[in-house]
Amino acid sequence: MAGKKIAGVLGATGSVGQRFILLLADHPHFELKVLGASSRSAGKKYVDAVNWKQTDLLPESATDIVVSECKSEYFKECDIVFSGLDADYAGAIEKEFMEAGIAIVSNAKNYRREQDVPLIVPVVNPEHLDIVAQKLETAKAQGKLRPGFIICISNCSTAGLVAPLKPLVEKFGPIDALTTTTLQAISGAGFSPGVPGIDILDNIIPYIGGEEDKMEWETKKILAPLSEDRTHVKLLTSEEIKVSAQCNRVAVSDGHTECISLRFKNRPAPSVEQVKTCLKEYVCDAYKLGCHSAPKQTIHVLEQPDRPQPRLDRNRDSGYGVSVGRIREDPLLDFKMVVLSHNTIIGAAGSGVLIAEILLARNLI
Ligand SMILES: NC(=O)C1=CN([C@@H]2O[C@H](COP(=O)(O)OP(=O)(O)OC[C@H]3O[C@@H](n4cnc5c(N)ncnc54)[C@H](OP(=O)(O)O)[C@@H]3O)[C@@H](O)[C@H]2O)C=CC1
Ligand SMILES: N[C@@H](CC(=O)OP(=O)(O)O)C(=O)O
Repeated sequence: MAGKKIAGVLGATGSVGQRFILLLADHPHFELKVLGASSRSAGKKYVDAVNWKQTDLLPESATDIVVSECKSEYFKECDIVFSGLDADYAGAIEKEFMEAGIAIVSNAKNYRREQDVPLIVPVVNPEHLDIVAQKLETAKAQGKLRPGFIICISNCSTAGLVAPLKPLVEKFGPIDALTTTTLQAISGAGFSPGVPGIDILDNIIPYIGGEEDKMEWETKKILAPLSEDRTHVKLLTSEEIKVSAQCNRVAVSDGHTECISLRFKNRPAPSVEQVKTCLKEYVCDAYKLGCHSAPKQTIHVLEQPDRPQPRLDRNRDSGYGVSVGRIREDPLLDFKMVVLSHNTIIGAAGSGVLIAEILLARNLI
């Protein structure tokens, strides 16, 4: 492969931004060069601007980078820009970057529902990146300059939910109903201001604004087929799949747990053993493509009766693997299971990096 691709990070000081720094610092294919955050941080060295909260030390390669304002003029040399921006500001900033011809992979929710914006969980629906390939081919055929584009990463809880659903749907046909109850880590709420200790210690908060609607809607886009002309996704309808989510914040640092029950459309439903085998055998396309960060084992099926647990299981396959345990029959629907995924790796920055690796493998950046 030729030299490394130049990467930038927007929102570099936040919960997701810090994870991007860790994942990109020694990456074999990307060189981290430009960092952006608010005007409060701009002009300072990264080490002075950031309130570093990761258990890994701040990588040396990032400490002296001077933080820029989030304007495309400072990111012109970037082949790819990752965004961990606060959603209140991501809309306008990412639009300006895209219009300046920059490729953006965003964690923010702002463009997830746009018809021509792929909403990607890289271990689930990388084929939706065909929308970007189609956009680039069309511009080339029309003799136009290479356009910028936005790719959205899903909501973190949605990523954990759809990971086991994908192989099950591929093997056993559509799932027509599912319920999920989440137990979400505090890092999911960001660092500024973050969840106050007095609210979460010795407590559970049974409300995360907007989260249930995002999970119920995004699942219908991620599991949907592409249009024949590869320009958009043909959303699943509520008749095709009913999704019901209840979201809770718990006193866990990283790792979202979800208790899921589901029903298949086709009868008879598969057996518990068939479900387990299907999940164990699933190999994601990113791994087949040889992507550096792709999990060797996409879904870890755990047999111990008290697993998965966030502290013990969130770092499987470096946080890119999803753990599934307690797979059993459900008296109301067909099956129930407990799923655990690392919310800032496979649920956020890690997915962003893996998407970029797929784009690179497909010559789209
Ligand atoms: N945490 C998670 O697990 C997940 C988060 N997301 C999404 O990712 C995004 C980032 O979330 P998170 O990292 O948790 O949030 P944080 O609050 O931790 O970080 C927000 C970042 O945005 C920057 N910022 C704030 N205001 C501005 C502004 N006016 N102009 C430019 N930059 C600004 C901050 O910079 P400064 O330090 O200078 O204020 C900081 O770098 C959000 O859209 C969130 O919804 C998605 C999936 C999972
Ligand atoms: N709301 C999620 C994180 C998040 O910011 O999600 P989204 O990108 O969909 O807004 C959580 O609290 O764990």
